Amino acid sequence: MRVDIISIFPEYFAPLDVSLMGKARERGILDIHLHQLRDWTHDVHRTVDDTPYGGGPGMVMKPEVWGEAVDAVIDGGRAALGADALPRLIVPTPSGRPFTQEVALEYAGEPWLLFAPARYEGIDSRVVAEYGERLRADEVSIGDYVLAGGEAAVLVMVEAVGRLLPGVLGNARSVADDSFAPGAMANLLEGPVYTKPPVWRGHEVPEVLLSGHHGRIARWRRDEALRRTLDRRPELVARLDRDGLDKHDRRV
Ligand SMILES: Nc1cc(-c2ccc3ccn(Cc4ccccn4)c3c2)[nH]n1
Repeated sequence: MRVDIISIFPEYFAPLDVSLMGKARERGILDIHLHQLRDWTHDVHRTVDDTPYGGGPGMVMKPEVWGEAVDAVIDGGRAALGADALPRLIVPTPSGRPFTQEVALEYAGEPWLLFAPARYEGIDSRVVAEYGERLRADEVSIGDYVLAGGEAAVLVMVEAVGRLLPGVLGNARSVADDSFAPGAMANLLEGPVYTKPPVWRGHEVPEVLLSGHHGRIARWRRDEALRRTLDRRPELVARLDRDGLDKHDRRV
């Protein structure tokens, strides 16, 4: 998968050089290209923002600069992926559609993602309108809180998508077991996890996990996941009622 990121803070993405994403890049599973938005300005101050039409606080990012940057990055990607290739344009914003595991799975199936993290009060809305005419352009929110810009959201999305790519997670870890992944654990939060020692500061590991009885362990884990989900995210259990409770679940 090719990923292009255009930002006035490309250094924000240094974390993508380390750990799982760094290894995925070294192994050629993920091909990330960073671009400095200001490289597409033409004034001495390398200006990327201006005052909002209609007044109001803050500044809005200029459409001309973003348009030149996105056009150039598309041309660059096409040199590698083919003359007709087009990216999925993803613009993080508090007003976007929710970024969920389902959306992450959708993006993981794409050959090319182009992220446009903004600053200030966002990007002139005509930019998404312009590109939405010829490619899939999504305005996406990673949660109901307001960040200072889109870069942190891009880090979150690249990690959530990148870990789904074949070969990124070791064999020991299957994305099928993820919370929110389709299937048996869909819409259930992860339950508690333990490792050695069996007793730590007087806290014991639940006996069932030391029993070696795989059936009982699986049932205990699902019960604990259901208990935690009921306690912390009851609205997810409503979905389970429709899609995923089995005959033993009612006991929790
Ligand atoms: N889930 C999300 C996404 C964001 C996000 C994404 C991009 C930008 C560019 C600027 N801001 C600050 C901003 C935007 C609008 C109103 C007030 N502040 C952003 C915030 N916050 N929370």
